[in-house]
Amino acid sequence: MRTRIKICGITRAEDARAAARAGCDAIGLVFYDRSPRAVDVEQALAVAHAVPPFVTRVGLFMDADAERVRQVMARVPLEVLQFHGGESPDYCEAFGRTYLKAVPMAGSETPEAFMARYAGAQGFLLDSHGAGQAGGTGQTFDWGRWPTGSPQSLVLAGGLHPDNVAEAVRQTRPWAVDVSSGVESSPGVKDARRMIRFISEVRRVDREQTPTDA
Ligand SMILES: O=C(O)c1ccccc1N[C@@H]1O[C@H](COP(=O)(O)O)[C@@H](O)[C@H]1O
Repeated sequence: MRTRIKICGITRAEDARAAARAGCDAIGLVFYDRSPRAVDVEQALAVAHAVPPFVTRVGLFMDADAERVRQVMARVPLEVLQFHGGESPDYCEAFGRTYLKAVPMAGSETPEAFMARYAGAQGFLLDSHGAGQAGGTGQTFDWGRWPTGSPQSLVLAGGLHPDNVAEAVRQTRPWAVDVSSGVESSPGVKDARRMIRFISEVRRVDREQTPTDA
């Protein structure tokens, strides 16, 4: 299977173009003011318009007012929403858009129990934060807690970088991986060479797992 790759926290059009050239499947725009990767609508429009067709644009929100999400959606072309806070299932579903719910892997609830509450989610992003804490910490969680055999589309996040992503994918076999700080030169500024290395490491593992014709 080809592991999908999302590069999150893009703040500059040139980084979006570099991420797409490197071969990512999706880019993430952070609409959370307290993040060092936060973008306003004008920045987000510049990034969103730099992305070529067939690369998905994901808007990340964390406990935002629903009205703020609607205002952003009205102006910025976003194919997918990502909710990273304590948003309820009803809140997430009210926007009528494909969405990912972040699962706090440092929370007290099992990932399986957490996900069971979000029946309308098209996917889940498992990150290393605790319940009520912000993600994007650059920390990994114990990949041994990965819910194997889950029918859901699961996205592995948290502390991934070019030197650990191959092992992470081997251990968890996720639908997708999501990276932010691990491919940066400074918060909010992506490093093209690190993005290329990250993606080629994922593809290397994909090839290991693809059966060849005898
Ligand atoms: O990126 C952020 O600043 C951020 C802020 C608040 C919530 C989530 C955030 N980012 C998400 O967290 C994952 C993991 O980040 P990292 O690779 O460990 O730096 C990232 O992929 C975003 O989806």
